[in-house]
Amino acid sequence: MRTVTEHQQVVASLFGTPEPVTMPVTAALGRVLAADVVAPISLPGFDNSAMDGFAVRAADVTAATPAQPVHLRVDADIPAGRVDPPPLVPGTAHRIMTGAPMPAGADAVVPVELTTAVFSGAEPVEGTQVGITTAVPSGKHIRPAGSDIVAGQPALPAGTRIGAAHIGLLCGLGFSTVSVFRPVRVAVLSTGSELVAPGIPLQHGQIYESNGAMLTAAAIEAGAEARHVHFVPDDTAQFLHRLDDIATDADLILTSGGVSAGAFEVVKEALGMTGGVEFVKVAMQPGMPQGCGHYRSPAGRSVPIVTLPGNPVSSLVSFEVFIRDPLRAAMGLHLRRQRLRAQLTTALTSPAGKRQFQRAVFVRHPDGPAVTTVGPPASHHLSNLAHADALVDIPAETVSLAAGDLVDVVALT
Ligand SMILES: Nc1nc2c(c(=O)[nH]1)N[C@H]1C(S)=C(S)[C@@H](COP(=O)(O)OP(=O)(O)OC[C@H]3O[C@@H](n4cnc5c(N)ncnc54)[C@H](O)[C@@H]3O)O[C@H]1N2
Ligand code: MOO
Repeated sequence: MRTVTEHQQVVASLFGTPEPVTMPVTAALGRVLAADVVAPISLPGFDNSAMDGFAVRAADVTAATPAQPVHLRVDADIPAGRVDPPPLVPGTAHRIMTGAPMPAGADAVVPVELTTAVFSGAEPVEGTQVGITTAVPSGKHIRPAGSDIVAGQPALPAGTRIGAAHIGLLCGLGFSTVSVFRPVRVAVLSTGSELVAPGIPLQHGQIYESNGAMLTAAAIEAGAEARHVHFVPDDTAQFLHRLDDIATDADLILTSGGVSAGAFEVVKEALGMTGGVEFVKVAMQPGMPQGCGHYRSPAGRSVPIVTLPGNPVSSLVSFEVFIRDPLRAAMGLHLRRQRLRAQLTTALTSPAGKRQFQRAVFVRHPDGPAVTTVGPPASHHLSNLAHADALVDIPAETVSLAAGDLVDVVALT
């Protein structure tokens, strides 16, 4: 039997290196920057007002007090977006709004609350008088050009995973497109003659197809662009036909089911005939029967394929153990699940010679991180899987553990 580490290496070798691609900034959420981004313009791009009020020369209003306001003639109105603010003549004021460009000659803004003015609407203000009731120092309430970032400065380093604020900055700098690592297109295909799509009544002996949607969600959650393909029954012709279709545009194919030792192992049979895929037993529980390699499409594309076992827990745990990290690395995403040492709250046993990944939940404990296992190590217990937020990683040589023992844990959240 192959060890988990050996099979991890084989699966990882199926993935290529991250490929840069240009995409709209608005579509780049979650992607990783492929190159450093340098600011093409400064932000702010021009000196502008931080307040709704009046642009003045600070020297003109040094004597202003609430009891004795300094009265200035208002010469112009500068709303945000005005591109031709007229210069300020000494001894006058311009009405100005937040974000509007400062007029030449003005060196401060007096907020409307510190004046006798009340802003009510669109009536013209040019030629009216405003009383300034508080002195302001030079520079007050001005947002200088380049105070956020200066043109030519580094804005974001390559490797940044793009979040909402990064999209804000890129748009603010005027980028409509950005160079990021291309999302890997994953296609997920389940097999099994017992499968029925959720929403359709079941007959005795049938089950709802859950692995396809679950693995698709896992791939999307890992950062890929995944599509859930409608399952096929245990029929090699139908399976290969669907694979040919998928292989036209997928970068990675994941299948579930049909890889163990039964009489109708469609995946193993079909891919055994085409070659390029090896089927092995990995010394782990769950997830012992595994397959991986390349599928050669009729159009000549060679598409990496990983064939996961059909038991739902085996399927998702196999994704976690073998696929998640190399899939993410192929998109420049290197942050892995957090691994930590935690105390077991209950005793457990583990099969000799198999590395076990036991579902568990984190619990509060006065001595630090602690985990309680959820249900027995049964590969069909979807509900226990859904309640788990951790996997206890038990070495192959460990056969029993006592309450209070420290174990390696992978945090799933
Ligand atoms: N004689 C042996 N039998 C089995 C072995 C073995 O070594 N010798 N291995 C067992 C282990 S371990 C696993 S894991 C399973 C893997 O089986 P397959 O990958 O061939 O999967 P299937 O037989 O098709 O299905 C197994 C199980 O999972 C259910 N299933 C399958 N697909 C889905 C799906 N898309 N959604 C929900 N559930 C699914 C299926 O109904 C079966 O109950 O083999 C053991 N047997
Ligand atoms: O090794 Mo299988 O994946 O448990 O049930």
